[in-house]
Amino acid sequence: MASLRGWREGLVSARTTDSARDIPEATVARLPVYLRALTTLVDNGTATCSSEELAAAAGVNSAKLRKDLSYLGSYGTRGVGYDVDYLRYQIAREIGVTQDWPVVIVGIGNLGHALANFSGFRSRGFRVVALLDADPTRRGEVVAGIDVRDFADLDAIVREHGVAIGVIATPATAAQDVADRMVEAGISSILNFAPTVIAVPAGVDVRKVDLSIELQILAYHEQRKQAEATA
Ligand SMILES: NC(=O)c1ccc[n+]([C@@H]2O[C@H](COP(=O)([O-])OP(=O)(O)OC[C@H]3O[C@@H](n4cnc5c(N)ncnc54)[C@H](O)[C@@H]3O)[C@@H](O)[C@H]2O)c1
Repeated sequence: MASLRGWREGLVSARTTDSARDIPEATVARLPVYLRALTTLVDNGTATCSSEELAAAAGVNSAKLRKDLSYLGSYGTRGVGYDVDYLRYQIAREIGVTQDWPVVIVGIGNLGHALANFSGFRSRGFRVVALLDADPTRRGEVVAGIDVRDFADLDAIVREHGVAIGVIATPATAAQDVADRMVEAGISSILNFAPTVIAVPAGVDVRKVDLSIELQILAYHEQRKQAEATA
């Protein structure tokens, strides 16, 4: 959990071949993007790639990519480039996804169903071990092969599976209570989809996902483009 906690402080401690270094948060945020690009290259049977090829696949510029990878002690080989499989392993290890992370999802409505059915979590090392909902009418429903259980079972599930990461997909009005119960149960990292700010004690990390904010940013730029076109 050390690297996840470090996100909160803006820096994480990196394992390097020579000495311990700090990785800037912006670099940490790009590591999963590199990991996804490298996974695609591995799947396509690519053994080595240049920084330019990897940068293009990840959608960043190559100088930034080389700088980012230097924090991991990865410099590639002149004339050959990066060993794709090894670099993927290095990044996965740095992020912490070479190990399996049991995850609980709370709130099994529209979004909770979609998240539970998303196969991309498992393939990236996140195993959904429980689906929890406060609504008794949802009990007994099976989503992606997992029973929907009572939210009251949270403590037992966290203990049983050693869950460190919880996902909130409840209405905003319930999110703070759900977060409090997660923290009490021992969860120390929360992915919050509810459109509200949740308060957590020190040592607990929260990442927020809000697609409507992304759409609003696009709307802002779209509005400017349209204004420029008609000016
Ligand atoms: N972040 C995003 O981009 C994004 C996208 C879509 C929806 N959302 C948000 O995700 C949340 C869920 O959306 P939805 O469409 O699935 O809603 P929904 O109403 O279909 O599902 C919400 C579920 O949460 C359960 N719930 C309510 N209170 C609870 C509690 N205290 N403990 C446990 N379960 C509880 C309900 O019984 C219900 O099953 C909303 O907050 C919505 O705004 C976010």
